[in-house]
Parts: sequence; C-alpha cells; structure tokens
Amino acid sequence: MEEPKKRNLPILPWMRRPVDIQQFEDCPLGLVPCLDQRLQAALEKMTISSLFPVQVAVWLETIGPGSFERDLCINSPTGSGKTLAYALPIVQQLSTRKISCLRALVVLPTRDLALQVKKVFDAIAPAVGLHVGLAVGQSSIEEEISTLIKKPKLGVGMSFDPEGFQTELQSSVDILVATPGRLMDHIKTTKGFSLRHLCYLVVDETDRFLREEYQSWLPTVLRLSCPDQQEVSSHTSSYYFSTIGQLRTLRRCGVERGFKGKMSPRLVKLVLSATLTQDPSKLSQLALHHPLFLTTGPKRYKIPERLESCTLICESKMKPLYLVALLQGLRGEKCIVFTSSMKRTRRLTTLLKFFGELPFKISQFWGQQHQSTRSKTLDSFRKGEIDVLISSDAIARGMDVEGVRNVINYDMAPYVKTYIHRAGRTARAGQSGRCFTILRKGEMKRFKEMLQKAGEGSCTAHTLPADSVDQLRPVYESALKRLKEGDLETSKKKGMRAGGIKRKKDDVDVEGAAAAGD
Ligand SMILES: Nc1ncnc2c1ncn2[C@@H]1O[C@H](COP(=O)(O)OP(=O)(O)OP(=O)(O)O)[C@@H](O)[C@H]1O
Repeated sequence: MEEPKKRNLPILPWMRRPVDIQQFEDCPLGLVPCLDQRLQAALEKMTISSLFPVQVAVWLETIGPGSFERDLCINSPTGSGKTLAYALPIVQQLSTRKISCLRALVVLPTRDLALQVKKVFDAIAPAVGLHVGLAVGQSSIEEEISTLIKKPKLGVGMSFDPEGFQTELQSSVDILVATPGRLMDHIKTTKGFSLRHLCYLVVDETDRFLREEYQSWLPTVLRLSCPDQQEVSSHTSSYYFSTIGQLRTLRRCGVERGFKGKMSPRLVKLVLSATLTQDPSKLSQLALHHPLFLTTGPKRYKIPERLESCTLICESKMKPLYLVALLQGLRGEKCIVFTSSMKRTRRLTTLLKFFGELPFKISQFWGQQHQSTRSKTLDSFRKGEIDVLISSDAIARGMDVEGVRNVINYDMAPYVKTYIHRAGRTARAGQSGRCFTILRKGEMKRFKEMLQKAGEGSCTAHTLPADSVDQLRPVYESALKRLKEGDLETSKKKGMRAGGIKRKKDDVDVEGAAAAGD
C-alpha cells in the first residue's frame, strides 16, 4: 500500500519552539515538588519510585511554575509513561476540590484503552477522595448512568422522577474516562450529565481522533464545557487559523464558570500521542489556548531507546512457516504478531492451530470481537496464559501489556505511524524489546525508508537456522491442506445457503477502527 502523499504543510509557530523532554531526567518521588503525600503513597503502592522524564516535564508545566496556564501538546515515544504524565497532575489539582462534579474528561479511541486508563486513575484518585467513572458502553446505559449520576435523597413516599429532579441531579464522579460514542449518548440523553464545570480535557492518541471526520464529539464537548462562549465549530476554528495564522482559543480568560460567582479556571486541554500530528488544520479543531509543545528530541518521531528493529526475509508463501520457526526460536517469550486485517488474523490463527502441538500458546484479537472476548483474551495474555497474540491493528495503539518481549509484523506496517505504534507494544517503560518484520526481498527498500522516517537508522537482519525451517515443512504442508479443505467446506456451505451472495470486502481493522467509537 502506498503511503498517502504529504502536502508540504507549514509548521505552526508554537511547534517550532518546543520543550525537549530529553532535557529532563527521572525524578525520585521524594524530590517531586509539591507532590501530595497521599499520591506519593499510592504511586509507591504501584511500585513506582520515580517519575519518568515526560512526567517530570508535564508536572513542571502544570503543578510547577507552568501552573496549567497553557494547553499542552505532548509528543513522546510509546511506553514513555504519558498516561501518568496527565493523570497525576490532574488528580493532584482536583484533590482540593470542595464540591463534587465532573471536572476532568479523558477521551480515548477504544474501549480497551479506556479501561486501561481508568485503571491508572483508579490507582491514584481514591487516595485523595476523588471518584473516577467510565463511559464506554461496556454495560447498559442505565447501569452506566447509575454509576455516573447521584440520585437525590427522597423523602418517605416520594419516588424518583429524573425529569422533576433535573436541576438537582449531580455527578457522582470527578473524573470521567470515555470513548466518544458513549460520551455523546450521555451528552444527548442522560439527565444531570453536564460538562459545565469541566476544567481538564485530555485527548489521548490525538492524531487518531483528528483524522476521523465522523467525530462530532470534539466541537460538542468544547461548546458544552464553555456555554457562555461562541460555538467552537470546525468552520470557526478553520476561520481562526486562516485569518490569524496560528492557533488561538476562543475562550475568554477564566471567568465563565465556577460556583456562586467565584471564578473558575479555564478549560485546560492536554493532547498526547507518540505520533502527534503537525497538520495545522487538524490541530485547529482543538481550539488550543497558547499551546506549549513538548516533544522528544529534534526529529518528528522517536522510537524507544531499547527497541531493536529486525528483518526476516522470505518468500510470501513461506511466511507462515518462517513465522512458526521464528516463534519457536523465541522460546515462549511474550509476542504480538500483527497482520493487516481481521480476516488475515483469523486465517493465520486457524493455520497455526493446524500445525498441531506447538511449544507456545496462541490466541487472536481483533476489533469486532465481542468486548468480553477481547477483555478475556487480554487478561489471559497479561497473566501469561497465552504466549503469542495474533492481532489486527486493533491492539496497535496504546495497549500496555507488561513483559511483551517481541513484536512481529507478519504483514509490513502500511504507514510509519503504524510501525511506531505496533513496535511500541514492546520496549516499554525503559525495558528492551525487538520488533521483527517479515518481508519479501522486494519490500526491503520501502521498509528501510519507513524505518528512517521513524527515526531509526539501523536494523538487524535476522536469520533462522536452516534445519528449524526444514523440520517444519511437512507439518506446514499438511496444515495448509487442512486450511484449504476448510475453505472449500465453508464456500460450499455458503453457496448452498446464499446461492452466491457477493463476498464482503476484506475487513481491514486499521488501528482498531472497529473497536473504536463506542
Ligand atoms: N514512573 C514510572 N515508573 C515505572 N513505570 C512506569 C512509570 N510511569 C509509567 N510506567 C509504566 O510504563 C508503562 C507505559 O506507560 P503508558 O502506557 O502510560 O505509556 P504511553 O507513553 O502512554 O505509551 P503509548 O504511546 O504506547 O500509549 C506502563 O506499564 C506504566 O505502568
């Protein structure tokens, strides 16, 4: 697949003067200025003893001298700790709140990611008396509402009527972690769900959000969290970009919200990614306020320090055989194998199962699986009950599974960003890891160009012992035969049932598109 041609985009002025995260070092918790003792204890319980550089940088711009005065755009490698970088200052800042209401909203593109981020907030927020909610559509909307909205206390003989109590309904949560689809459901239908007091908006995996045109949640959230202002719509923001030449917020300085006439701070936005877009028209959708750009080093992208990129060359038809030989050589180390689509994930998993007894346990993961199946699979993978997870790009972004030692691109990543996110499932939190890409000889040139764009100068050519491949040939032949027989059987059944209904398009699951949006 050809990478779409890039227009020569201007770099926004504020992006030309970034704060380099590399100038910061890990900081032991005891030395973190102003860190609440209760949060320090909660972090220690998570076995965290110091903050990572991106966390120190964000802390200084929020709790430190920066004191949340500017919106932050954070471009930091995969696995560098971006989640805690925003969660910690937000929780510390809200720890002194007197009245409970929804003050921080964290939006993520998929349910699996939202569940993961909620766990991080759950580990620290209760230590300072804050409540964290989840709006992802994992349970029925009624169940979700019951966790998000406090029912008023009723006198004897009175029954609860949400219409009548609309003005008295209050949020049960201070922080909400949400996916866009379910967030919009609550905005549209849930009585008492209000964004009026929102102080922090986090858009994690920002570039993923900004490239999806169907997302109307962002202008809606911006409008509802600053009701006294002009609507921030896509036309107004592009107008502002084109006429003023750089991004500017429409927000008046900090007086529009608060309780009983008291001023409350403006809505602060934190946007993050390992591959943050630099496209001005996309960034303009965020209506950023004096944005400060924090990035890692001079290059556009950076892959983790201890990540090694490797290639494995073979003919296309031998890919499954080479994959199995490679996995055998890795001796049960935790691996994620990426394919280009859900269909290829399912097929590869079936084929590997036809190999019979293999010295590693495999399972599959793709976006349109039922949520409970995906959660169970991830859980087993985390616990080490599964060694090899075959996946579409549904798991490529953000997923954090401890101990993944290897990523294998069974199908080459179509774009540099996809490569960075896939590879970033290993070598996290300062650990080492390897990213193998199985390639045909003819793909090598394009792959090397992609690696260079990813900021990675070198890659190692991996070879397999010849006998490991030869030994597997007979079993590979018979596995292929069984797969083809299965195909024949399925198409016969389908033919009988539908009399030749057209086949569906291949179900490409680009970075979890199918898992997104709820
Ligand atoms: N200060 C810390 N000390 C030790 N481990 C940490 C620290 N901060 C985060 N981690 C761990 O590092 C891992 C990666 O963190 P996180 O998922 O936030 O990375 P990320 O930068 O968001 O990555 P991605 O771009 O892939 O989403 C997690 O397992 C997390 O628990």
